[in-house]
Amino acid sequence: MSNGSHSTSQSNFEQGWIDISQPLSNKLAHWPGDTSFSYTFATKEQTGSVNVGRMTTSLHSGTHVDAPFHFLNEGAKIHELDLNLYIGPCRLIDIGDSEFINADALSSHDLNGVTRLLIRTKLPNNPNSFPDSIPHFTKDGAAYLGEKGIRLVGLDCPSVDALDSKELEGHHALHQNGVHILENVMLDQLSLGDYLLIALPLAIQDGDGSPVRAVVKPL
Ligand SMILES: Nc1ccccc1C(=O)C[C@H](N)C(=O)O
Ligand SMILES: [Zn+2]
Ligand SMILES: [Zn+2]
Repeated sequence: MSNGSHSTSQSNFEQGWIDISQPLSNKLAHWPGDTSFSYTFATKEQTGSVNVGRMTTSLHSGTHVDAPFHFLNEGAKIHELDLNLYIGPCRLIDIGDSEFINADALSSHDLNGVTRLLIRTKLPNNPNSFPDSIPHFTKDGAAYLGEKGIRLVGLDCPSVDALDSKELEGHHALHQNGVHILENVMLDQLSLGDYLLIALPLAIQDGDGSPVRAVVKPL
């Protein structure tokens, strides 16, 4: 197959998509105590025909979505979630050095008509090192997003709660307000404003979460 008629020809190719996913490498940081991401493969010499990979991973490795089942036994599982949540227009805002993602930190931003929101916090993109502490959602921050009609929130942190939280108040409050959760997106290089977002979970039957390939394209 000649390249001219295939992948290197850009003429009929949609351009401008930007990857905001953490690379799934064996160096990827993982939640303390959880299963790290590991990819290995059997070689052509071993199989007699092909290189063939395998991976082991927590479903919360790298850039991923949480299903409500992650924090609620009766919550929806990955295969039950509406894919329309994860494809469509979104807005990127930056909440500066705020420790909390609360109504106060959110209220200075125009969220009218926004259904998907990406929030850049002070946490730097560093996919290979797990942070010591992270900004996290308050109940009133979750309620504020619900009131604005936000259905998906994505942020550059491994959780929407404090790292030592057992109650997971932020997860529950977002869920109660109809807001779905996307974690560990890489936002440092992006300009603020409006994008198209695609961050589809894999079709994992009964999954409590799923890694996603998250991409944005400026609108
Ligand atoms: N993997 C874990 C193992 C143990 C305890 C929490 C987690 C989490 O993943 C929590 C985080 N809020 C998450 O949704 O990704
Ligand atoms: Zn998660
Ligand atoms: Zn989570």
